[in-house]
Amino acid sequence: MTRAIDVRGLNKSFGDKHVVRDVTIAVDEGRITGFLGPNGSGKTTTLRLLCGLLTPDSGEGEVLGLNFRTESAGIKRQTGYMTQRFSLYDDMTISENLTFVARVYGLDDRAGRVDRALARLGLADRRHQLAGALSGGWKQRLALAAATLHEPRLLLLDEPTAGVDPKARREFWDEIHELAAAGLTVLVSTHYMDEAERCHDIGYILHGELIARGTGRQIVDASRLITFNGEGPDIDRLAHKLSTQAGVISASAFGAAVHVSGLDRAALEKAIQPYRQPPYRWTEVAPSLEDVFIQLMGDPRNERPEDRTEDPRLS
Ligand SMILES: Nc1ncnc2c1ncn2[C@@H]1O[C@H](COP(=O)(O)OP(=O)(O)OP(=O)(O)O)[C@@H](O)[C@H]1O
Repeated sequence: MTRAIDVRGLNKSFGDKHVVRDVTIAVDEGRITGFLGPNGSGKTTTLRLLCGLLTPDSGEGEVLGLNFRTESAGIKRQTGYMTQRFSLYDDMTISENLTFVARVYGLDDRAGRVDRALARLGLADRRHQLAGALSGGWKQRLALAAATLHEPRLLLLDEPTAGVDPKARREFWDEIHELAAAGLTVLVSTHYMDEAERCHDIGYILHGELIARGTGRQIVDASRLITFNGEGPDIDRLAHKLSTQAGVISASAFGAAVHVSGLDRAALEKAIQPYRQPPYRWTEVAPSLEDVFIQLMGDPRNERPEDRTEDPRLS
């Protein structure tokens, strides 16, 4: 399979803030890769560095077969970028917005491109509606149509469905999968776990470092996290009590159940031991991606590098 992205040792600072640290990443063509991580961890900056919108302080490699430092103009021409905020014109119709984008980018066959984009994204019937009158889900579809009008090979989506309802999110993701099936490589940042699960691969970024990479299953397996699911009365209070016990990394209520996770099986079993008898019921379950991300965030080995007293990875 051809690599769409193969970049090593990527670094970026803003003033004295080191926001992307030694990121090395390879992505095969046609894959959907999700970037997850807390607010401010460096997801947007990494996306922008990869497509040449920002200049890295260091790093080397290729994006779409081009040198990502010296040939960024060529990369940008073949990249679609959808920013966090809807950035089209509210007082223009859907088709006027798309025609405008086609004109700004000097695209050929403008009418044909706009028609194809409208048809592909199910926007044809609404082409004369003002963009400002669209619901959040339709606005995101329009933004996606605009970002793909020039038929890019690489698509960067920065939290594309923030605030969009679940049905519209699902349809948006169906479209992303269709684009990927046609060969487009997609990098997407998100905070939604259901979206993470729809990505082929995931990268988890914390304090600018890419600390976990692989399929969802690979990341869960590599975490070695152990999770118990408990059901019974007064779950919220139980979750709170368990969260203070030694060896418990997280204990959270999900409806009528509590999810208790940790890395030390003996400590975890000791914590839940007082609640082992009926009416409580416990089963060991596979950790969710969310359980794993919470563990990664709280792991002292993943502290902000400047806060580390010594490098625990060496011990
Ligand atoms: N142009 C800039 N100048 C200075 N600091 C910046 C700039 N862009 C980003 N930062 C800082 O870099 C850090 C990483 O920001 P970035 O937007 O990449 O994070 P993120 O993971 O995408 O966050 P979010 O999930 O909130 O979108 C933050 O501390 C942010 O304030």
